[in-house]
This record gives sequence, C-alpha cells and structure tokens, in this order.
Amino acid sequence: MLVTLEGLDGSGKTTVWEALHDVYPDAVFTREPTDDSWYGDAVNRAIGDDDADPLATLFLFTADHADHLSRVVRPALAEGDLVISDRYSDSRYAYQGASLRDSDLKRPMEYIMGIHAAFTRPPDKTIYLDVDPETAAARSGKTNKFEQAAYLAEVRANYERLIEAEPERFVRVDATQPPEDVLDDVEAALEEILSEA
Ligand SMILES: Nc1ncnc2c1ncn2[C@@H]1O[C@H](COP(=O)(O)OP(=O)(O)OP(=O)(O)O)[C@@H](O)[C@H]1O
Ligand SMILES: Cc1cn([C@H]2C[C@H](O)[C@@H](COP(=O)(O)O)O2)c(=O)[nH]c1=O
Repeated sequence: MLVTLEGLDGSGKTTVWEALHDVYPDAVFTREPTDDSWYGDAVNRAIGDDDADPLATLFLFTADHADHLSRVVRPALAEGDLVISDRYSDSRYAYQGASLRDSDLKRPMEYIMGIHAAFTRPPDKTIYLDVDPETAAARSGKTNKFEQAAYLAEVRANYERLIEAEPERFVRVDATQPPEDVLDDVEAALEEILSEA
C-alpha cells in the first residue's frame, strides 16, 4: 500500500514522517524530491534558482518522480511493503499547477496530471496536513521561492481542487494543532487506513 503525506511547506509533513519511523519500523520511508539521486540534485538546483523556467522545473520534478517510481516505489510495493512518501505526485499538481498558471498552458494542473497518468502509480491514500498559507510560510522560514504566502495560497487552492475531485483518497488533518496532536491524528488515520486494507 502506498500512503503519501501532502501539504504546504511548513505544514509539518517531515516532522510527522520522521516520527512515523518508530511507529511503522517495517515500512519503506521515502520522499520527493528524492535525496539520493542526481535527479533529486537537479530538482534541488531548480528549487534554489529564482530564474529557473517553470516548465523545465516541472519536467525535472517529473523525471525525479519516474526514477523514484522505478527504483523505490514499485519494487517496494511488489514486495508487499507499506510505502510512506513525504510528498509525491499531488505536490506537482498543486505546486507546478500554480507556477504555470500564467504560462501558455490553458489548464496547467490538468496538463500535469495528464503527463503523469500514462506512467505513475497513484497513491492508495493521502494524508493532507492542512494549514493556512501564512502559518506555512512563517514556519518554513521563506527560504525558497515556493515558501511565500501568496504563492502558497494558490497551491492550497489546487490541493482543495484535488481533494474535491477524489474525497475518498484524502484524509484531512488539522496541521495548525500542536505537533503531538497532529501526530496523534495521523497515526489514527493510518491505523484506520491499514485496518481497511
Ligand atoms: N504542528 C506544528 N506546530 C508548530 N510548528 C510545527 C508543527 N509541525 C512542524 N512544525 C515546525 O515547522 C517547521 C517545518 O516543519 P516540517 O519541516 O516538518 O514541515 P514540512 O511540511 O516538511 O515542510 P517542507 O515541505 O518545507 O519541507 C519546523 O521548524 C517544525 O519544527
Ligand atoms: C515534490 C515537489 C516539491 N515541490 C516543492 C515543495 C517545496 O517547496 C520544495 C521541496 O520540497 P520539501 O518537502 O520542502 O523538501 O519543492 C514542488 O514544487 N513540486 C513537487 O513535485
């Protein structure tokens, strides 16, 4: 089973993802962008470059996803493992959907989803850590171009569109709560997800 953690920068995904290692010691923990491949290195260069072309950035993230799928996610799922990914394809739909809104693409989010449809492995469940853009930007420290409240408001609106389209896949958790309460809610959600599997 593939479970993904999604949300704005600073929503607390990594904090939760790290804590879950102790709760599910046999699970495969992974993330996007990847942190162990040259594809991930290329993505991180694009994140750090304020002048990076948004369409080129989309394809770098997508290349990293293709490598992540073939090298980590599909083999783990084939072994029957529980895979927990800190960010995954929805991050592309939400973030690059926002970055490309003023491009020549008419419907950026649909375009990005279309590119993925041919090859991706959709998540079975997605836990969405919901936080307002201002809190997200403040927590994340505004260290890169994606971590700005105005941009994150557009990203959040895209996440809401994704949730509306597939309400059965998403579990929303209030990420404005203290970290221990967020973790409690995520653990409860995961228990339910696994009991239904
Ligand atoms: N529930 C919370 N309440 C207050 N602060 C939090 C909470 N969860 C995480 N933080 C803090 O917010 C900051 C960002 O947390 P974290 O790295 O887990 O977020 P993230 O969603 O993974 O962000 P990014 O997507 O930018 O990597 C950290 O300093 C963390 O300690
Ligand atoms: C996977 C993915 C990520 N992003 C953005 C979101 C963050 O601002 C950075 C890095 O992610 P991290 O969780 O803070 O390490 O990249 C994106 O725009 N598109 C994606 O597909």
